[in-house]
Amino acid sequence: MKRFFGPVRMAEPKVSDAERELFGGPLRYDMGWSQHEHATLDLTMRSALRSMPGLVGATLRMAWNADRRALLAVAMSEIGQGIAAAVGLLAVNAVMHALLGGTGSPVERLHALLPGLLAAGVVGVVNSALAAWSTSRAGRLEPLVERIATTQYLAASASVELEAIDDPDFRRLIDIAQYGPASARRMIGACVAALNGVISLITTAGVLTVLHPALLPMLILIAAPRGWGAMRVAQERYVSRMSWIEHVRAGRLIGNLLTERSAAQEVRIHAVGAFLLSRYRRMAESAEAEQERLATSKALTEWVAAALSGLAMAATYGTMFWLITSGHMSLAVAGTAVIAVRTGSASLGALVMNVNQLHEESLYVRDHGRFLVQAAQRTIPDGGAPVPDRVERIVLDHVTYRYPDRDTPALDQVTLTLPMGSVTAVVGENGSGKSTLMKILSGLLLPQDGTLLWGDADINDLNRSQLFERVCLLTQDFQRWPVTAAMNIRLGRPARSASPQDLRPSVEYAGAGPVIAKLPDGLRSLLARMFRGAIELSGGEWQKVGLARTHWRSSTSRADSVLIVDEPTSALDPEAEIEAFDRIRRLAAPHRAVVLVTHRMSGVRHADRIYVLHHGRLAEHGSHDELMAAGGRYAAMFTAQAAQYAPTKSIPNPASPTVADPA
Ligand SMILES: Nc1ncnc2c1ncn2[C@@H]1O[C@H](COP(=O)(O)OP(=O)(O)OP(=O)(O)O)[C@@H](O)[C@H]1O
Repeated sequence: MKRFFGPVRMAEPKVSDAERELFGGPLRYDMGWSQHEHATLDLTMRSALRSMPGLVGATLRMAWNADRRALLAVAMSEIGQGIAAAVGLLAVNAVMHALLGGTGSPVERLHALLPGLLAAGVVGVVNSALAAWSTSRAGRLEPLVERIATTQYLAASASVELEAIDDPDFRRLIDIAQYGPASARRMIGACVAALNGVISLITTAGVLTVLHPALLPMLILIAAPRGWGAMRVAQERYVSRMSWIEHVRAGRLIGNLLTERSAAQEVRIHAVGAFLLSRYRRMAESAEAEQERLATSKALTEWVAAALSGLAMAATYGTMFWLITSGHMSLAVAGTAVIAVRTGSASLGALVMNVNQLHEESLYVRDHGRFLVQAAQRTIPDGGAPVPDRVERIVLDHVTYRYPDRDTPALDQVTLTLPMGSVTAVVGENGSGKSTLMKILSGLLLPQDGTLLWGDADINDLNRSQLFERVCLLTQDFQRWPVTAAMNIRLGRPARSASPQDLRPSVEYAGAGPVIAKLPDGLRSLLARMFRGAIELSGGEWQKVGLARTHWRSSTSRADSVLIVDEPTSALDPEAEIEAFDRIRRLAAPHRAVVLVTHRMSGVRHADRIYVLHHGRLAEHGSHDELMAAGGRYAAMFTAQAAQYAPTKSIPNPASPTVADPA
């Protein structure tokens, strides 16, 4: 009994060996999430009808704002169909009376039938015309609502703080909320169908009550079990989907790895392809087992619901038989009642299914709404004081930052000053906090402790979008946009229109002239391997395009700004690297501070000031000569790298192989 009537339980997925092997365990939401969801599900089970109007209302409001004429047309045609259904039943009743209760010769009785039949025919035609009108208007509303919900979703995702994107819980919510827009679209269809169901039910119920008051409760008894069954199946499906969402994502991840270009070489040479494919198969098998469990559960639930509904139907016909034999109901009324009960239970069944679909879709729309609320709380704030045009310096004062899921801070009490017109280098071993420092400097992350000052203004008081206007960023993994070469450069400041001629200085500056000259259509060539006729550039060629983009961005701003370059030369050949460092240094202008992060020590020696990070703390700072004289970390790093280029007398042979051959 509990199996059918207890709360919907989170499916305990069987974890495949493949999942353990690849991801170290099952990939699904933690129990904290599932218990919270159980609580909500129990609640919604009891009060599905109570919680739904709010969500249905929100979707309808969206539809109203999108196209109120279409929404009104749908509502009117559905109400019209409901009225037509009632008139149709009354016409049937008239036909029944003429057929079974009438007097006179058969020809006279047939004549008496005609008006009823004619009315039923006209009603049928009107009904189908109204249905067609409703379908066409709903067809306009549905994609509109989906587009609005999708736009809300995308806009919210693109405007949240970087910290939210790094937060695994929020990422999960972004993932779940993606189902919301399609559900909102389906909700419109379900709302229309439910409205139709409600109206035709009210009219049928009215007719039935007129025929005999006992028939109405019987009708409800017939439909109730089906409603319960459909609701339960929907909730099981929802819980299953939520508990398996990360598993599905992991499966998709493996699938993508097998088809992506970036992994293609190792997939083949290391035979990772066959390995991952076998793991994919095993993971898919465990997901299929879940589908099978769901199908079995659905079949059982629907079977129980159908049995209960059948019992109620038998009781109804039994009652009608008793009413006829005891003389409480005429045969003609009984004939109409049979038709009314059948139409009524069919429309009640359909209504229950539609309400249930509304309920199921509303679960996803609710996630979408939950995401929008949380995203709004984490959106980069709009207001703030304008950033002064002239600031002289940017100062980081005892800044600390710890990532949400980390115990130790990535930056710990870091203090540094970037004067306008200077070049500052930041060095340090892997994981020492250099990239985090750049994210703080660019305003992408806010200090959790300490302050970032632009002149005398604290970043927390400044308008962030204005601040972003003042930042030029070139990172090692800068975006390679799948658009034309010209657009790839122009996207450094997309709001500014630019002809190929306008972009030429940036191309020349970055030394990207020969790269562009090689392209079949010059700057108009499409740089995206996945499209026909497009070109793919090498890593170093891309870095030159990236540098041109940075130049375009910095050359289109006159106010004081900061240029942040994080490992900009990793893919460049030695000559290009020397030139690139030289070009970056030349970007330091009276109104621009340049910050350079790199492991190439040769690139930093000419910087005005060098800061050395170690485990998130500032270990030392000074000019190249000062730091070399101090003989600390910087001197050790520099000497170690320089020693690699020093001539060696001989290269020692290894005494024994470093990797043992298998016996
Ligand atoms: N998004 C993130 N979420 C959690 N921890 C992070 C994140 N990004 C970086 N970290 C952690 O913060 C620390 C500093 O990382 P950061 O990327 O700033 O180092 P880095 O000096 O730039 O390293 P590298 O030279 O390897 O690029 C590391 O321990 C890293 O694991």
